[in-house]
Amino acid sequence: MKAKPIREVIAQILTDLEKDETYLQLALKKELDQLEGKDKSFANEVIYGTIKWRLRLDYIINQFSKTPVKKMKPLVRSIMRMSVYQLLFLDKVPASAVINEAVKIMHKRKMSNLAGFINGTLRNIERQKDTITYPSLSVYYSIPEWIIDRWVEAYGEEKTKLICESLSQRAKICIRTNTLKITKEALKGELEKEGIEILEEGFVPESFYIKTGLGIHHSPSYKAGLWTVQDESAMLVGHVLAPLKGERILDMCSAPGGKTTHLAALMENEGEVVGCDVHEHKIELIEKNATRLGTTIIKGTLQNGLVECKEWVGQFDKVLLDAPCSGLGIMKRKPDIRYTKDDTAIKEINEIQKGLMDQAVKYLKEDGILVYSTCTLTREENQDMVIYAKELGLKTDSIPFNLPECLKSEVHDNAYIEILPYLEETDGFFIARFRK
Ligand SMILES: C[S@@+](CC[C@H](N)C(=O)[O-])C[C@H]1O[C@@H](n2cnc3c(N)ncnc32)[C@H](O)[C@@H]1O
Repeated sequence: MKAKPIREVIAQILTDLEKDETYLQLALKKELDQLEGKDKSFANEVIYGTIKWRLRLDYIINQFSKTPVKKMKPLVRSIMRMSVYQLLFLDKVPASAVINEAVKIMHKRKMSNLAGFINGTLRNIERQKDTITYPSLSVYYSIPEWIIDRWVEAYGEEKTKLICESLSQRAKICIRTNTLKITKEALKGELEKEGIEILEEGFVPESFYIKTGLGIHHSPSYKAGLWTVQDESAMLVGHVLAPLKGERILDMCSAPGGKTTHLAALMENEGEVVGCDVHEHKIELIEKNATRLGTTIIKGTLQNGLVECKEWVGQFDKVLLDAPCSGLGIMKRKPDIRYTKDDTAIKEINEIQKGLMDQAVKYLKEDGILVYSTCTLTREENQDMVIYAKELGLKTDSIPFNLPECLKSEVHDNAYIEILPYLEETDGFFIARFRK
């Protein structure tokens, strides 16, 4: 059987995704895994790009089409969005190819009556795309108005633009050297042998950036557990907790274990890290990661962090609460996150964060250290949680890591840091350190 043209596959995936937005991360991985080579990276680029830029794309289409995007048939809507995305953002794809392929899909899907409409509208957009003006930051950056409003209130318009600009970039791939198995220099040598290009250093000692396409997870060095992919801001969390060899650590929201395995490496695999999660299937992910990275001190444990575990009261030297959050700082990686959250969702998630903090405090020994972190940029989930921790009797504690100059100015109270994504081109993160 002849394979479907790649753009038809993409249009169908986008149409299916619109029916069920929760589908993106898991299902997309499955769909993309069935494609190969160039098709796979093209599909990845167009699907992620079309989702990320949806607000801007819809605005443009509405300027040129008599039928508003909302009223279009789902498949037509997907074809229009993905085609406009290619016209605007993919320099290497000729506009004629984009438009002809869109028209072909219409004929193939027995919608020839709309082929002329698609052809005419796309040609008009192509001709006039450089003269389009945008009515707001929200449309320009394709980030919903409620998020922009919050950021303008918190940071002012200039910083908001920098945040949006940074979150609109492609995510860079940052590697954490697994120091349990290899040094950073030796790892670079291994990666070069595998044809993986090394880019710049990160500010976290074990980090550096690489240039590569999809499929790095199939490389021998990855399988051997010599490294893992982790954003530098996420690595910073481990350094702010600064676990010591032999300590007993609780990671309350551990899956899939990115930070848990980092903690174990910082402890040189001596001591104990209890890595919990509320979802049973995720415990397996923690254990799989721990096994691949060769650490033996992690105990994957099913535990709802909102429910007290009596045996743990007063038992831990340090607790990490890397809380579930609205995730607005990781839009680069998860472009759909901007459409799935709203103010109500933030209120609900904030209640969970407070409930988790209530329990976290109990598990600390006297004088123990708690680190609270999120990958978001909202006051309730970040700065207000510092106030909440203090109400629970915790004291702020200074960050034991030599930060780069541009981040030093973001440290408050000598104890918590808001990492705005443009400062070091990382994800947006919040990290606070407390002492009991
Ligand atoms: C931000 S993610 C953790 C990421 C992880 N620390 C890492 O670095 O790989 C938050 C995690 O909290 C978990 N979670 C959500 N509610 C929870 C609860 N009530 N108790 C424990 N874990 C919970 C989610 O399943 C999710 O895996």
